[in-house]
Amino acid sequence: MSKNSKPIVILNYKTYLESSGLNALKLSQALESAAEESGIEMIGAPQAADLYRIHQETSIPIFAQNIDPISPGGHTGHDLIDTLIEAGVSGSLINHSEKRMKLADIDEVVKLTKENNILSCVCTNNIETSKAVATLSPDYVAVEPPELIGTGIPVSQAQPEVVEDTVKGVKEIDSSIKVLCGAGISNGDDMKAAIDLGAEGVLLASGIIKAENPKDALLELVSKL
Ligand SMILES: O=C(CO)COP(=O)(O)O
Repeated sequence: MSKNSKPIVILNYKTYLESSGLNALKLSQALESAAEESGIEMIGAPQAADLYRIHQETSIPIFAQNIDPISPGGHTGHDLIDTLIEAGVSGSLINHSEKRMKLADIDEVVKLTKENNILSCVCTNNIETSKAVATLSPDYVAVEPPELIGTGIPVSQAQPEVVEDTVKGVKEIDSSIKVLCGAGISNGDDMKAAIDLGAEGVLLASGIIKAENPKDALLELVSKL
């Protein structure tokens, strides 16, 4: 692994009530202590409205869930990179399956992140789109088959070839890109399977957000590495 030898965990808060508003802060505190106790880097990706408070009240790295390909001015309802950075983000998800973008817009946003020195994690739905976005050289490509998202059926066990071939295809194009996988990942066996297939971390949501005790669930997630 090139930039960091330890696997990472990115927790996408999406728009679950359990990870919104005050609950987003509590989840971030759980993420913070699980990261401290395990020594594994854990990044939170809360909704835009929760970023500033989490940045003020915790020390976890935070990513935005989206950046729009815009410059300051008349773009009502959009996510402007400058504001997100001021709110405390050190990176962003881009092109999540629940917030898909055109390839030209992904290109523009990856360039914006580079110009602003923040990290880019481009999400993809399969091996082919993973290779397409690898040509843009983001920091991370996170492959997540949409049909498994939110199902609890882990990509690393149900579709191991997607993880393995994404790693292979992306690295052939740009070996410095880190490949993550996600969809249905919820426990230590799922994460270990992902790492054994060559992934350098996981992107996950419901398995942790809906857990009775998210901190315990995070510690179990990384317990088999
Ligand atoms: O979309 C995902 C993370 O970005 C995966 O969601 P789940 O972990 O809920 O399947």
